[in-house]
Amino acid sequence: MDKKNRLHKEIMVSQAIGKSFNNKVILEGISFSIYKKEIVSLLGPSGIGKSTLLNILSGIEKPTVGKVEMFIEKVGYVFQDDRLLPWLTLFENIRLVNISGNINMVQEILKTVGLEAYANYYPYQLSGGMRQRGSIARAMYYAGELLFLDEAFKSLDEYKRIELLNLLLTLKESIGLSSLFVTHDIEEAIYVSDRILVLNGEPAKIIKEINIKEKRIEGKLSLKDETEIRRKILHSLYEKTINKEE
Ligand SMILES: Nc1ncnc2c1ncn2[C@@H]1O[C@H](COP(=O)(O)OP(=O)(O)OP(=O)(O)O)[C@@H](O)[C@H]1O
Repeated sequence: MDKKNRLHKEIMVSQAIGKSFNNKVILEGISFSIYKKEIVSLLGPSGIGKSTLLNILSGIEKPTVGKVEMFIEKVGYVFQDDRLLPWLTLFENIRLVNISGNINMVQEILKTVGLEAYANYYPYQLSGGMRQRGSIARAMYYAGELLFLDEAFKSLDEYKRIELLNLLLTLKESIGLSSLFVTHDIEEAIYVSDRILVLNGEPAKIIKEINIKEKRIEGKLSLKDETEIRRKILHSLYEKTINKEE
């Protein structure tokens, strides 16, 4: 497919990415695409290389081999902690990442994440969930088409996590936002994803791709499909001979 045609579909392509630290290969042959208006989860055990991969895809780190093709200008990054600057208001925190951007958009984005009434609040005046919504708003103001989220809701309670997962689903539908969602929580991945990529092995590879979108009816999975998806994930994560495909 030529570049022009791809522009309308893929917004990012990872081409055979590999990464070594101190001559030890951590990641090998990581190839996948992200399309407009989809949520992809990257699921894998702790320490496997998920954050390293996200850093490579976002340009923070360089791959040892392979390349990243980005068909959009910028990517927003939501970290585990909100990283809002305590001496700035929510509005100022968001404005800071894109000084030349349209200032009216800040208020618009705050409205999108349900924080329009809190623009002049300082981070300490907001709850953990609100601060994390603020950091999603900041990432969106920086780059409105694709967000990378690195275990971004890990420190929140179950209720707030679901609220934020629902926010990602709403933003996908309302503005076509795509997300690459790094997690080691199977339930979280099943709940929010159109596709799940399971990363495992030494070096880590994508050992399973599960397409969930086509199985959802009106956004919901049948119990049978959900059980089958969970089984496939567990199988990929715990199977000893990980190269053996089902
Ligand atoms: N700059 C670095 N130098 C050397 N080794 C590194 C560096 N960054 C990461 N590593 C190693 O690469 C491996 C993958 O780390 P990474 O943080 O990407 O894993 P992860 O899957 O995101 O883990 P977690 O789920 O615990 O956040 C680890 O063994 C880590 O020690």
